[in-house]
Amino acid sequence: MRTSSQRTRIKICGLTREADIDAAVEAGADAVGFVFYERSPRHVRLERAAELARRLPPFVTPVGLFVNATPEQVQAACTAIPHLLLQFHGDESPADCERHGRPYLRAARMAPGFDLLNFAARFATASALLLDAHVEGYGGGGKVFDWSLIPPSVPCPVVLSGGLTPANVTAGILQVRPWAVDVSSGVESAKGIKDAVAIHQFCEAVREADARIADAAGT
Ligand SMILES: O=C(O)c1ccccc1N[C@@H]1O[C@H](COP(=O)(O)O)[C@@H](O)[C@H]1O
Repeated sequence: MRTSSQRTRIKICGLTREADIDAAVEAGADAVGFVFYERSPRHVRLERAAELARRLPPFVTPVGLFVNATPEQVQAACTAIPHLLLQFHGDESPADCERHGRPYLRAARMAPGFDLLNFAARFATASALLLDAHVEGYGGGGKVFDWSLIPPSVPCPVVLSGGLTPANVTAGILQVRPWAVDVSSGVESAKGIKDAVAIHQFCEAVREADARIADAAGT
């Protein structure tokens, strides 16, 4: 999935406040996510997300999370936020994900019996598969799934997600060796309100995992 000298990319999702954007950037996040799913407690209006995205420095990617949104809603977000990376977290088909001509992440809801390799073949145009626990309400449930369900050779980059925290992300990276990790609940003081200390601890824990992988490889 990755080489031992690569670093694990970090996405912090569900941001709604300037202070949380700044904390994520300061801690070294590579991407920040805006939840455009109205039923989520982390939902953010498009105008507000566009305002927050304007705070991002170069090389920190804004990501728009959608759950069964209309093509018009996705298109409006692409127009309002330049370079928006799309994350589809609902029941979208490959055609739904591809029609915007933008790079996209496809969430897979991991549960026993789920055929990830078949899913990866269906979504062969995805930039990465984001592996989340199968929870009611499509995601953001803070639930860890059984990482041993991930087959050894997924044919595209993997973003490990689902219930990650500063306390378990090092173990997750050491076991799964993902391209990136994504966290929401695990760095919150309340839903939609991020905790700057927890964001820093999370990023430190990711760097700790990367250092251990590099040490073990003698790089
Ligand atoms: O954050 C939400 O409310 C949400 C709603 C619907 C779909 C996905 C959602 N969040 C994403 O779920 C994963 C795991 O989150 P957590 O760390 O377990 O809370 C992550 O990609 C969130 O961005």
